[in-house]
Amino acid sequence: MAVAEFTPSSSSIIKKTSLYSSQLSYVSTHQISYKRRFSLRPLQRTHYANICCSVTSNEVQAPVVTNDLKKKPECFGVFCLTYDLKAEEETSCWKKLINVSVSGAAGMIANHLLFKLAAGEVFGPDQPIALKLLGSERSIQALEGVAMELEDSLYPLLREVSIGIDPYEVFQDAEWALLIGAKPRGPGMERADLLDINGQIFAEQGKALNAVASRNVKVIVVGNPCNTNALICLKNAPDIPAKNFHALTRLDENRAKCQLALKAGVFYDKVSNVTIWGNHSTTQVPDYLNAKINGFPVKEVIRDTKWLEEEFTEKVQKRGGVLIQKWGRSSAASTAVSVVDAIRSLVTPTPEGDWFSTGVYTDGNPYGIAEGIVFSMPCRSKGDGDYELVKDVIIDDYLRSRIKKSEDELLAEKRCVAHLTGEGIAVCDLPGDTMLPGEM
Ligand SMILES: NC(=O)C1=CN([C@@H]2O[C@H](COP(=O)(O)OP(=O)(O)OC[C@H]3O[C@@H](n4cnc5c(N)ncnc54)[C@H](OP(=O)(O)O)[C@@H]3O)[C@@H](O)[C@H]2O)C=CC1
Ligand SMILES: O=C([O-])CC(=O)C(=O)O
Repeated sequence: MAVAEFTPSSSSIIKKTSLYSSQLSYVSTHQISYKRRFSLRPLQRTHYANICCSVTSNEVQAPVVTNDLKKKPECFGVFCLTYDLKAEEETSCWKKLINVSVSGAAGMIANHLLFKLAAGEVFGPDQPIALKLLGSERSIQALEGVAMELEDSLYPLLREVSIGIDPYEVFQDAEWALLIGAKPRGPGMERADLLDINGQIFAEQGKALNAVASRNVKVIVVGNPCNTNALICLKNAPDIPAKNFHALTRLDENRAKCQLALKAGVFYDKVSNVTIWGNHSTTQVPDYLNAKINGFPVKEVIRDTKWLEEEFTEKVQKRGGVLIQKWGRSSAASTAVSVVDAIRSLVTPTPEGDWFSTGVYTDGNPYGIAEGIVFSMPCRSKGDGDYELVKDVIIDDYLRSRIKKSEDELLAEKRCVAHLTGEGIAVCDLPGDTMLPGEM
C-alpha cells in the first residue's frame, strides 16, 4: 500500500481499501461463533470531520504514518494509517458514533433498510453509525455479501460493519436494535406454533439485549407476530425499560394515510393524526375518528361513513395480504421505509399537534386498554428517542368495540406464550380469525 495512492476524498479512501478480517471466536465450550468484521480505523472518524464540515476547504494534510504497521494486525491497507491532522481541522459538527444492531439482516426488509441507515436517511447526515448484523448459520454467506455491498457503496457515515450469528456479540453496546428476523408462517402451520418458534427467537434476543446492549437501547420489533414478539423480548430484558420496546405498526399507519388521501383526492402529506390501534394483524384498528385531512376531521372531509367503517378499515387491515398476492412476497421496501419513519419519529420532535403510531407496552396507558401487552397507540416524541402517549383523543363506542377485539386477540396471544414470558404455563385459545396482515 503506497501513500501516493491516497487522495483526500472520503469516498476514495473507502473505495481503494477495506478491512476484511475473519476470525473464529469461542463463545462457549459448546458454541462456535463465526464472525467476520469489516471495520474502519479511528483515523477515518477524524477524516470524517473534513467530509461534514470543511466543505469550503480543500486543504487536506498529507497522511503521515505514525504507527508501526506490524503492531496493528487487524488493520488493512489505508486503514492502518494514522493522520496527524491540525487541531483546527477537528470540528464539533459530527456526532458520536452510534451502534445499530439489525437481525434478519440478510432478509428482504433489511436489504432495503441497511442502505437507508448507512446513507444517513434515518439518523441524519451528521450521525456516523456502526452496523452490527445478526444472521444465522444458514445466512452467514449471504450476510457477507450484504457487508460487501455496504462496503462497495462508499457511505461516508458508515464507520463499521460487523456480522455474526451470536446475539450476545452482535447486540454488544447496541443503542438501537432493529429486530427483523423471524420465521415466516408456512402452509398448514398453526399460529400457536408460529408464536412459539418466533417467541423463542425473541426470548433469546431479549436475554442477549439485557446482558450486553446499552441500558437505554431502543428496540424495534418487525418480525411477526411483532406485538407479541416485542412483549416476549421485553419480558426477557428486565434491566431495560419496558417502554423502550416497540412493535412496528408504522407501515399500517402509512397504508391508512395513503387510503385516506386517495379517497379525499389530496396528497398524503395533508393527512395527519392517524392512529393504528392494537395488533399488527387483521384486527388492527385504523382510526379515522381522530385523523385529520388538511387539519379538518376526516369525517368532515370524507362524508361516507360506510366507506370509512367498512372498506377503509378492511383495506388497511388486509393490505399486506393483497400485496403478497400481487407481488408473490411480503412488503419489504415499504416496510423498510416505515422502519425509517418509526425511528425518525423518535429522534426528531413530533410536529405540533400531530402524532404517530407505534406498538408499545400498555402499562399506565390512559385509554383503559389492558395492561401488560404491546399495543399500537398514538405517541408524541420530543426527539430524544423517548415518547409519551397522546391523551387528547376521542374514543367512541365504535372505536372502543374495535379496540377491544384487538386487545382480546393480544391477551390470547400473551396466554399462548406464557412459557416464554416467565408467566407460567401457556394456554392457547387464540381467536379463530386471528391473522397476520400477510395472511388471507
Ligand atoms: N411489522 C410489519 O409491519 C411487518 C413485518 N414483517 C415481518 O418481518 C419479518 C421479516 O420479513 P422479510 O425480511 O421480508 O423476510 P425474509 O424471509 O426475507 O427474511 C427473514 C429473515 O428471518 C430470519 N429467520 C430467523 N429465524 C428463521 C427461521 N426459523 N426460518 C427462516 N428464517 C428465519 C432469516 O435470517 P437468518 O437465517 O439470518 O436468521 C431471514 O433472513 C417477517 O416476520 C415478516 O412477517 C413483514 C412486513 C411488515
Ligand atoms: O404478514 C407479513 O409478513 C406481512 C406483513 O406483516 C404486512 O405486510 O403488514
